[in-house]
Amino acid sequence: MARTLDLAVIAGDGIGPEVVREGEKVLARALRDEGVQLNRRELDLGAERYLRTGEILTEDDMARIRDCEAILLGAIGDPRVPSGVLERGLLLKLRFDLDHYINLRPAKLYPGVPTPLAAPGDVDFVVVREGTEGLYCGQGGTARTGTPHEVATEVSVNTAYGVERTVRYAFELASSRSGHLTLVHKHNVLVHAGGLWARIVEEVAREYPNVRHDYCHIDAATIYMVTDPSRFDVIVTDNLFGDILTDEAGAITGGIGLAASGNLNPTRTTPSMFEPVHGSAPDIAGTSTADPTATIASVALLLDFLDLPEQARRVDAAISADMARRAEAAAAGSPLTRSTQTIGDDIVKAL
Ligand SMILES: NC(=O)C1=CN([C@@H]2O[C@H](COP(=O)(O)OP(=O)(O)OC[C@H]3O[C@@H](n4cnc5c(N)ncnc54)[C@H](O)[C@@H]3O)[C@@H](O)[C@H]2O)C=CC1
Ligand SMILES: CC(C)CC(=O)C(=O)O
Ligand SMILES: [Mg+2]
Repeated sequence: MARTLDLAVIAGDGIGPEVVREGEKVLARALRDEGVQLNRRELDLGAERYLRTGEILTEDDMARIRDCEAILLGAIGDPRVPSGVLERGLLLKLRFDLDHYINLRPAKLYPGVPTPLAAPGDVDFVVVREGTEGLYCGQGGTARTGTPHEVATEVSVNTAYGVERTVRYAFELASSRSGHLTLVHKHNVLVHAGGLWARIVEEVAREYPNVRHDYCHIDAATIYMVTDPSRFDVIVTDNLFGDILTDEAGAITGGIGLAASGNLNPTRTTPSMFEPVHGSAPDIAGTSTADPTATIASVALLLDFLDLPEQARRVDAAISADMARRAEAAAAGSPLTRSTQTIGDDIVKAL
Protein backbone atom coordinates (compact mmCIF):
# COMPACT_ATOMS: atom_id res chain seq x y z
CA MET A 1 0.00 0.00 0.00
CA ALA A 2 1.28 3.50 -0.84
CA ARG A 3 2.58 5.44 2.12
CA THR A 4 0.61 8.50 3.18
CA LEU A 5 1.64 11.44 5.32
CA ASP A 6 -1.01 13.26 7.34
CA LEU A 7 0.39 16.71 7.97
CA ALA A 8 -1.05 19.49 10.14
CA VAL A 9 -0.09 22.87 8.68
CA ILE A 10 -0.08 25.90 10.98
CA ALA A 11 1.11 28.83 8.89
CA GLY A 12 0.59 31.26 11.76
CA ASP A 13 1.44 34.95 11.81
CA GLY A 14 3.61 37.53 10.06
CA ILE A 15 5.99 35.86 7.62
CA GLY A 16 4.74 32.42 8.74
CA PRO A 17 2.36 31.89 5.80
CA GLU A 18 4.99 33.20 3.33
CA VAL A 19 7.70 30.76 4.41
CA VAL A 20 5.38 27.80 5.00
CA ARG A 21 4.08 28.09 1.42
CA GLU A 22 7.64 27.51 0.18
CA GLY A 23 8.30 24.73 2.67
CA GLU A 24 5.17 22.95 1.52
CA LYS A 25 6.17 23.31 -2.13
CA VAL A 26 9.44 21.52 -1.45
CA LEU A 27 7.77 18.89 0.71
CA ALA A 28 5.12 18.13 -1.91
CA ARG A 29 7.79 17.70 -4.56
CA ALA A 30 10.00 15.49 -2.38
CA LEU A 31 7.06 13.26 -1.43
CA ARG A 32 5.73 13.05 -4.97
CA ASP A 33 9.08 11.66 -6.13
CA GLU A 34 8.85 9.01 -3.40
CA GLY A 35 5.23 8.10 -4.21
CA VAL A 36 4.08 9.26 -0.76
CA GLN A 37 0.59 10.74 -0.67
CA LEU A 38 0.43 14.00 1.29
CA ASN A 39 -2.80 14.65 3.19
CA ARG A 40 -2.55 18.19 4.48
CA ARG A 41 -4.81 19.61 7.13
CA GLU A 42 -4.55 23.37 7.42
CA LEU A 43 -5.40 24.83 10.82
CA ASP A 44 -6.59 28.39 11.17
CA LEU A 45 -4.55 29.31 14.24
CA GLY A 46 -2.81 32.51 15.22
CA ALA A 47 -3.49 36.20 15.55
CA GLU A 48 -6.20 36.59 12.90
CA ARG A 49 -8.37 33.90 14.45
CA TYR A 50 -7.73 35.18 17.97
CA LEU A 51 -8.70 38.74 17.01
CA ARG A 52 -11.78 37.46 15.16
CA THR A 53 -13.08 34.94 17.70
CA GLY A 54 -11.07 35.21 20.90
CA GLU A 55 -10.03 31.56 20.44
CA ILE A 56 -6.39 30.52 20.68
CA LEU A 57 -6.31 26.70 20.58
CA THR A 58 -9.45 24.68 21.27
CA GLU A 59 -9.83 21.04 22.27
CA ASP A 60 -11.18 20.40 18.79
CA ASP A 61 -8.03 21.94 17.24
CA MET A 62 -5.89 19.73 19.49
CA ALA A 63 -7.82 16.62 18.46
CA ARG A 64 -7.35 17.44 14.76
CA ILE A 65 -3.63 18.01 15.32
CA ARG A 66 -3.18 14.81 17.34
CA ASP A 67 -4.68 12.90 14.42
CA CYS A 68 -1.77 13.91 12.19
CA GLU A 69 1.70 12.38 11.90
CA ALA A 70 3.58 15.68 12.00
CA ILE A 71 3.09 19.44 12.13
CA LEU A 72 4.67 22.10 9.94
CA LEU A 73 4.53 25.49 11.62
CA GLY A 74 5.52 28.96 10.37
CA ALA A 75 5.63 31.33 13.33
CA ILE A 76 3.39 32.70 16.04
CA GLY A 77 3.21 36.26 17.39
CA ASP A 78 1.64 39.52 16.30
CA PRO A 79 2.08 43.09 17.53
CA ARG A 80 -1.74 43.53 17.73
CA VAL A 81 -1.93 40.83 20.42
CA PRO A 82 -0.41 41.34 23.88
CA SER A 83 3.03 39.71 24.10
CA GLY A 84 2.86 36.17 25.38
CA VAL A 85 -0.83 35.48 24.71
CA LEU A 86 -0.22 33.52 21.51
CA GLU A 87 3.36 32.52 22.25
CA ARG A 88 2.30 30.85 25.50
CA GLY A 89 -1.30 29.92 24.67
CA LEU A 90 -0.60 28.44 21.27
CA LEU A 91 3.06 27.72 20.56
CA LEU A 92 4.17 26.62 24.02
CA LYS A 93 0.88 24.84 24.62
CA LEU A 94 1.51 22.72 21.54
CA ARG A 95 5.08 21.95 22.62
CA PHE A 96 4.05 21.11 26.19
CA ASP A 97 0.83 19.21 25.51
CA LEU A 98 2.44 17.14 22.75
CA ASP A 99 5.45 16.52 24.99
CA HIS A 100 8.02 17.88 22.54
CA TYR A 101 10.83 17.43 25.01
CA ILE A 102 13.60 17.62 22.43
CA ASN A 103 13.99 20.88 20.59
CA LEU A 104 16.59 19.96 17.99
CA ARG A 105 18.41 22.85 16.36
CA PRO A 106 21.26 22.06 13.97
CA ALA A 107 23.72 24.83 13.03
CA LYS A 108 25.87 24.37 9.95
CA LEU A 109 27.85 26.94 8.01
CA TYR A 110 27.66 26.14 4.30
CA PRO A 111 30.84 26.86 2.32
CA GLY A 112 31.13 30.44 1.11
CA VAL A 113 28.03 31.70 2.93
CA PRO A 114 28.67 35.13 4.44
CA THR A 115 29.16 35.02 8.20
CA PRO A 116 30.11 37.66 10.76
CA LEU A 117 32.75 35.23 12.11
CA ALA A 118 36.35 36.43 11.76
CA ALA A 119 37.71 32.88 11.46
CA PRO A 120 34.79 30.60 10.56
CA GLY A 121 36.57 27.21 10.57
CA ASP A 122 34.31 24.17 10.61
CA VAL A 123 30.95 25.19 12.07
CA ASP A 124 28.69 22.16 12.31
CA PHE A 125 27.00 21.54 15.64
CA VAL A 126 23.59 20.66 17.03
CA VAL A 127 21.86 22.23 19.98
CA VAL A 128 19.65 19.84 21.95
CA ARG A 129 17.41 22.23 23.82
CA GLU A 130 15.04 20.87 26.47
CA GLY A 131 11.54 21.76 25.27
CA THR A 132 8.99 21.25 28.03
CA GLU A 133 10.49 22.58 31.25
CA GLY A 134 12.68 25.35 32.64
CA LEU A 135 11.65 28.96 32.73
CA TYR A 136 9.02 28.41 30.03
CA CYS A 137 6.70 26.46 32.36
CA GLY A 138 4.67 29.49 33.31
CA GLN A 139 5.30 29.07 37.04
CA GLY A 140 5.28 32.45 38.69
CA GLY A 141 3.24 35.56 39.06
CA THR A 142 3.13 39.02 40.48
CA ALA A 143 2.29 40.39 43.89
CA ARG A 144 1.39 43.98 44.78
CA THR A 145 0.73 44.34 41.06
CA GLY A 146 0.89 47.88 39.72
CA THR A 147 2.43 49.32 42.87
CA PRO A 148 6.01 50.54 43.31
CA HIS A 149 6.52 47.41 45.43
CA GLU A 150 5.44 44.97 42.74
CA VAL A 151 7.26 41.64 42.79
CA ALA A 152 7.38 39.39 39.73
CA THR A 153 8.64 35.83 39.78
CA GLU A 154 9.27 33.33 37.01
CA VAL A 155 10.31 29.93 38.28
CA SER A 156 12.48 27.50 36.36
CA VAL A 157 11.16 23.97 36.77
CA ASN A 158 13.66 21.18 36.11
CA THR A 159 12.78 17.57 36.83
CA ALA A 160 15.19 14.65 36.93
CA TYR A 161 12.83 12.87 34.53
CA GLY A 162 12.80 15.74 32.06
CA VAL A 163 16.52 16.47 32.25
CA GLU A 164 17.57 12.85 32.02
CA ARG A 165 15.59 12.05 28.87
CA THR A 166 17.03 15.15 27.19
CA VAL A 167 20.60 14.42 28.27
CA ARG A 168 20.25 10.80 27.16
CA TYR A 169 19.02 11.89 23.73
CA ALA A 170 21.99 14.27 23.46
CA PHE A 171 24.51 11.55 24.37
CA GLU A 172 22.97 9.21 21.78
CA LEU A 173 23.26 11.96 19.19
CA ALA A 174 26.85 12.74 20.20
CA SER A 175 27.85 9.08 19.93
CA SER A 176 26.49 9.04 16.35
CA ARG A 177 28.48 12.19 15.51
CA SER A 178 32.02 13.11 16.57
CA GLY A 179 31.57 11.91 20.17
CA HIS A 180 31.70 15.27 21.94
CA LEU A 181 28.99 16.75 24.15
CA THR A 182 28.96 20.09 25.94
CA LEU A 183 26.55 20.93 28.73
CA VAL A 184 25.74 24.64 28.71
CA HIS A 185 24.22 26.07 31.88
CA LYS A 186 25.02 28.53 34.66
CA HIS A 187 25.58 26.24 37.63
CA ASN A 188 27.86 28.74 39.34
CA VAL A 189 24.74 30.80 40.12
CA LEU A 190 21.74 28.62 39.35
CA VAL A 191 22.99 26.02 41.77
CA HIS A 192 19.78 24.01 42.08
CA ALA A 193 18.84 23.63 38.42
CA GLY A 194 22.45 23.68 37.22
CA GLY A 195 23.45 21.17 39.87
CA LEU A 196 20.75 18.77 38.68
CA TRP A 197 21.77 19.12 35.03
CA ALA A 198 25.48 18.62 35.84
CA ARG A 199 24.82 15.59 38.04
CA ILE A 200 22.63 13.92 35.43
CA VAL A 201 25.20 14.55 32.71
CA GLU A 202 27.86 12.85 34.86
CA GLU A 203 25.55 9.88 35.54
CA VAL A 204 24.50 9.34 31.92
CA ALA A 205 28.11 9.87 30.73
CA ARG A 206 29.11 6.61 32.45
CA GLU A 207 26.98 4.75 29.90
CA TYR A 208 28.72 6.49 26.97
CA PRO A 209 32.47 5.98 27.39
CA ASN A 210 32.86 6.82 23.68
CA VAL A 211 31.55 10.37 24.25
CA ARG A 212 33.86 13.05 25.65
CA HIS A 213 31.92 15.62 27.61
CA ASP A 214 32.67 19.05 28.97
CA TYR A 215 30.90 22.01 30.47
CA CYS A 216 30.52 25.68 29.58
CA HIS A 217 28.70 28.47 31.37
CA ILE A 218 26.09 30.14 29.14
CA ASP A 219 27.81 33.52 29.22
CA ALA A 220 31.12 32.03 28.08
CA ALA A 221 29.28 29.89 25.50
CA THR A 222 28.03 33.06 23.79
CA ILE A 223 31.67 34.17 23.48
CA TYR A 224 32.96 30.88 22.08
CA MET A 225 30.09 30.74 19.63
CA VAL A 226 31.56 33.75 17.84
CA THR A 227 35.27 33.24 18.57
CA ASP A 228 35.65 29.47 18.27
CA PRO A 229 32.39 27.70 17.30
CA SER A 230 34.23 24.65 15.96
CA ARG A 231 34.75 23.61 19.60
CA PHE A 232 31.07 22.57 19.69
CA ASP A 233 29.55 19.37 18.33
CA VAL A 234 26.48 18.58 20.47
CA ILE A 235 25.32 21.16 22.99
CA VAL A 236 22.73 20.12 25.55
CA THR A 237 21.01 22.86 27.49
CA ASP A 238 17.78 24.08 29.05
CA ASN A 239 14.83 25.75 27.41
CA LEU A 240 15.80 29.41 27.81
CA PHE A 241 19.55 29.09 27.21
CA GLY A 242 18.84 26.95 24.14
CA ASP A 243 16.41 29.52 22.78
CA ILE A 244 18.92 32.35 23.05
CA LEU A 245 21.95 30.38 21.92
CA THR A 246 20.21 29.13 18.77
CA ASP A 247 19.39 32.64 17.55
CA GLU A 248 23.11 33.33 17.89
CA ALA A 249 23.90 30.05 16.13
CA GLY A 250 21.63 31.16 13.28
CA ALA A 251 23.37 34.52 13.07
CA ILE A 252 26.86 32.99 12.74
CA THR A 253 25.79 30.46 10.10
CA GLY A 254 24.43 32.89 7.55
CA GLY A 255 21.39 34.35 9.26
CA ILE A 256 18.28 33.42 11.18
CA GLY A 257 16.51 32.83 7.86
CA LEU A 258 18.50 29.62 7.47
CA ALA A 259 18.07 28.09 10.95
CA ALA A 260 15.82 25.02 11.21
CA SER A 261 14.30 23.22 14.16
CA GLY A 262 12.33 20.17 15.16
CA ASN A 263 10.21 19.92 18.30
CA LEU A 264 10.41 16.20 18.79
CA ASN A 265 8.61 13.66 20.84
CA PRO A 266 11.04 10.77 20.22
CA THR A 267 8.51 8.29 21.64
CA ARG A 268 6.34 9.10 18.60
CA THR A 269 3.15 8.95 20.66
CA THR A 270 2.20 12.44 19.45
CA PRO A 271 2.98 14.35 16.24
CA SER A 272 6.32 16.16 16.29
CA MET A 273 6.44 19.74 15.06
CA PHE A 274 8.88 21.31 12.62
CA GLU A 275 9.39 25.06 12.34
CA PRO A 276 12.05 27.65 11.57
CA VAL A 277 13.96 28.97 14.59
CA HIS A 278 12.90 32.52 13.79
CA GLY A 279 9.65 34.25 14.74
CA SER A 280 6.94 36.01 12.77
CA ALA A 281 9.21 38.96 11.83
CA PRO A 282 6.47 41.61 11.66
CA ASP A 283 9.10 44.09 10.46
CA ILE A 284 9.34 42.32 7.07
CA ALA A 285 5.95 40.58 6.83
CA GLY A 286 4.27 41.11 3.47
CA THR A 287 7.46 42.27 1.73
CA SER A 288 8.37 38.88 0.21
CA THR A 289 11.89 39.30 1.56
CA ALA A 290 11.77 36.55 4.20
CA ASP A 291 14.18 33.73 3.54
CA PRO A 292 12.17 30.47 3.45
CA THR A 293 15.30 28.29 3.69
CA ALA A 294 14.90 27.77 7.45
CA THR A 295 11.42 26.36 6.87
CA ILE A 296 12.63 24.21 3.98
CA ALA A 297 15.48 22.88 6.14
CA SER A 298 12.87 22.13 8.82
CA VAL A 299 11.03 20.09 6.17
CA ALA A 300 14.24 18.06 5.76
CA LEU A 301 14.26 17.42 9.52
CA LEU A 302 10.60 16.35 9.27
CA LEU A 303 11.36 13.89 6.46
CA ASP A 304 14.28 12.44 8.37
CA PHE A 305 12.21 12.04 11.55
CA LEU A 306 9.43 10.33 9.58
CA ASP A 307 11.87 7.72 8.27
CA LEU A 308 12.23 9.19 4.80
CA PRO A 309 16.00 9.76 5.05
CA GLU A 310 16.66 9.68 1.31
CA GLN A 311 14.13 12.45 0.71
CA ALA A 312 15.59 14.40 3.62
CA ARG A 313 19.04 14.04 2.11
CA ARG A 314 17.76 15.29 -1.26
CA VAL A 315 16.18 18.38 0.30
CA ASP A 316 19.42 19.06 2.19
CA ALA A 317 21.38 18.65 -1.03
CA ALA A 318 19.04 21.09 -2.82
CA ILE A 319 19.59 23.62 -0.02
CA SER A 320 23.37 23.11 -0.26
CA ALA A 321 23.21 23.69 -4.02
CA ASP A 322 21.26 26.89 -3.46
CA MET A 323 23.79 27.99 -0.82
CA ALA A 324 26.60 27.36 -3.30
CA ARG A 325 24.82 29.57 -5.86
CA ARG A 326 24.52 32.31 -3.25
CA ALA A 327 28.18 31.99 -2.36
CA GLU A 328 29.27 32.14 -6.01
CA ALA A 329 27.16 35.23 -6.66
CA ALA A 330 28.47 36.93 -3.52
CA ALA A 331 32.07 36.09 -4.45
CA ALA A 332 31.48 37.56 -7.92
CA GLY A 333 30.40 40.81 -6.27
CA SER A 334 26.70 40.58 -7.19
CA PRO A 335 24.86 38.92 -4.28
CA LEU A 336 21.51 37.35 -5.21
CA THR A 337 18.47 39.31 -4.15
CA ARG A 338 15.49 36.99 -4.56
CA SER A 339 11.95 37.01 -3.30
CA THR A 340 10.73 34.41 -0.80
CA GLN A 341 8.91 32.66 -3.63
CA THR A 342 11.90 32.66 -5.99
CA ILE A 343 14.13 31.06 -3.36
CA GLY A 344 11.48 28.36 -2.89
CA ASP A 345 11.20 27.84 -6.67
CA ASP A 346 14.99 27.64 -7.02
CA ILE A 347 15.23 25.01 -4.29
CA VAL A 348 12.42 22.98 -5.91
CA LYS A 349 14.37 23.16 -9.20
CA ALA A 350 17.52 22.01 -7.42
CA LEU A 351 15.61 18.95 -6.20
N1 LIG B 1 8.62 29.98 17.04
C1 LIG B 1 7.94 31.11 16.98
O1 LIG B 1 6.83 31.13 16.51
C2 LIG B 1 8.59 32.34 17.48
C3 LIG B 1 7.82 33.47 17.61
N2 LIG B 1 8.40 34.64 17.97
C4 LIG B 1 7.50 35.81 17.97
O2 LIG B 1 7.71 36.50 16.73
C5 LIG B 1 7.48 37.91 16.90
C6 LIG B 1 8.69 38.71 16.43
O3 LIG B 1 9.78 38.41 17.28
P1 LIG B 1 11.26 38.94 17.05
O4 LIG B 1 11.88 39.02 18.38
O5 LIG B 1 11.24 40.14 16.19
O6 LIG B 1 12.03 37.73 16.33
P2 LIG B 1 12.03 37.30 14.80
O7 LIG B 1 12.80 36.04 14.73
O8 LIG B 1 10.66 37.27 14.25
O9 LIG B 1 12.84 38.43 14.03
C7 LIG B 1 14.16 38.83 14.42
C8 LIG B 1 14.87 39.46 13.22
O10 LIG B 1 15.15 38.44 12.26
C9 LIG B 1 14.58 38.78 11.00
N3 LIG B 1 14.08 37.54 10.39
C10 LIG B 1 13.35 36.59 11.01
N4 LIG B 1 13.05 35.60 10.14
C11 LIG B 1 13.62 35.92 8.97
C12 LIG B 1 13.66 35.29 7.69
N5 LIG B 1 13.07 34.10 7.46
N6 LIG B 1 14.32 35.90 6.69
C13 LIG B 1 14.93 37.07 6.91
N7 LIG B 1 14.94 37.73 8.10
C14 LIG B 1 14.27 37.16 9.12
C15 LIG B 1 13.46 39.77 11.31
O11 LIG B 1 13.17 40.59 10.21
C16 LIG B 1 14.03 40.50 12.51
O12 LIG B 1 14.89 41.53 12.07
C17 LIG B 1 7.18 38.08 18.39
O13 LIG B 1 5.79 38.08 18.53
C18 LIG B 1 7.77 36.84 19.04
O14 LIG B 1 7.17 36.50 20.26
C19 LIG B 1 9.74 34.77 18.17
C20 LIG B 1 10.54 33.67 18.07
C21 LIG B 1 10.02 32.36 17.75
C1 LIG C 1 8.37 32.66 21.16
C2 LIG C 1 8.99 31.65 22.07
C3 LIG C 1 7.91 30.96 22.86
C4 LIG C 1 9.75 30.63 21.37
C5 LIG C 1 11.07 30.97 20.78
O1 LIG C 1 11.59 32.05 20.71
C6 LIG C 1 11.77 29.82 20.24
O2 LIG C 1 11.36 28.68 20.46
O3 LIG C 1 12.80 30.02 19.59
MG1 LIG D 1 13.65 31.87 19.90
